[in-house]
Amino acid sequence: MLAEASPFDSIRNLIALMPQASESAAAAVRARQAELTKPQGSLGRLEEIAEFLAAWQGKPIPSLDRPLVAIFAANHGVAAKGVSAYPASVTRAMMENFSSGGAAINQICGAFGLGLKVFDLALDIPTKDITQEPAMEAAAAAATFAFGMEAIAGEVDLLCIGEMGIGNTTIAAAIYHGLYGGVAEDWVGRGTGVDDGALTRKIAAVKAAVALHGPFLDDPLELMRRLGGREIAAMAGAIVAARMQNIPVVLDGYVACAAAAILHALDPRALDHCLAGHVSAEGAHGEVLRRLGKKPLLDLGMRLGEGSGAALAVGVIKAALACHTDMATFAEAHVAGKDEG
Ligand SMILES: O=C(O)c1ccc[n+]([C@@H]2O[C@H](COP(=O)([O-])O)[C@@H](O)[C@H]2O)c1
Ligand SMILES: Cc1cc2nc[nH]c2cc1C
Repeated sequence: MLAEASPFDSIRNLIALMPQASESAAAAVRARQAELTKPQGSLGRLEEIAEFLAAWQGKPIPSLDRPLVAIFAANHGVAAKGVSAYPASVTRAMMENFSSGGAAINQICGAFGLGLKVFDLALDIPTKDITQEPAMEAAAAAATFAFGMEAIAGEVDLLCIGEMGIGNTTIAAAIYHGLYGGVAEDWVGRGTGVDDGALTRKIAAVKAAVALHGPFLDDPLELMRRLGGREIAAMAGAIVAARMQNIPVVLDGYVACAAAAILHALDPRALDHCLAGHVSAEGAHGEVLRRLGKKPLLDLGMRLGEGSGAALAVGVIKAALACHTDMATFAEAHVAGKDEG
């Protein structure tokens, strides 16, 4: 008998088809690094970044002409449980702030020459309260994943994954608790800066959600539709779409990594084209990155979201590429190489 078709089948098929890194492009970068006017290996992680870009763009001289920050915004039924320091209306108001250039992410994009696109995922219709029922129907979760895949159509050569959504650190904590176990307290932090009362409600909400959905959380995509918000599903789609189109990805903080963690649970190789832009000050993010096998580029005590930590890391990534492409070689600069007397 044929197994019943699921709305998630096409996602699973795509993940099975993910392309791998170009070993020849990476080797070309390593060969050039050895010729550049610096002691071998002295640019540390900058050298790794240049190699990473080449490997995942599939070209020996990578480009950073069209880096993009994509912000996916959504509202959450669980916000009505009093788990954030801010009202849910802030999600839409911040979308307007992004559009008029007044948010932190606008300034960081301006400083580093990044494009910015924001996506409103039905803000007027919050997902269902995960402490009571699944956040989304499976078909809606699959459609939102597909929307996230579409979002990066164009000539993008580096994608920063960001989000905005009041209540979504509760969503992310539930996802981590569902994926990684432990106790709710291991994964819950103060998000936008909740007081002790809201922190207690947040822990209770994460416990209740994972207890309610627990029997169904073995499948990461089922977990995504039960616990996740729309921004989580769309970010997961965008990460996969980038992989299919040879676009390296920079992950933002605690919330963006919840989408990444779902993909990683489906297939640990699914994040090989992703860098961690930073480690968020939201306490559990460091442990999440450890589980994802990612070492963050920056640690600046930030816990903003909206793609800000990823966008800042692009400054470092741009510098890494500039060194790789524009430094003189020992021969060009007439500098004696190692052991050349
Ligand atoms: O991603 C992070 O590291 C992060 C840490 C704390 C807060 N946030 C942002 O704050 C919002 C969610 O916080 P909260 O308290 O409403 O759950 C949402 O818009 C996130 O972008 C994001
Ligand atoms: C003002 C504000 C800006 C944000 N940006 C990302 N999350 C946010 C949450 C709040 C509350």
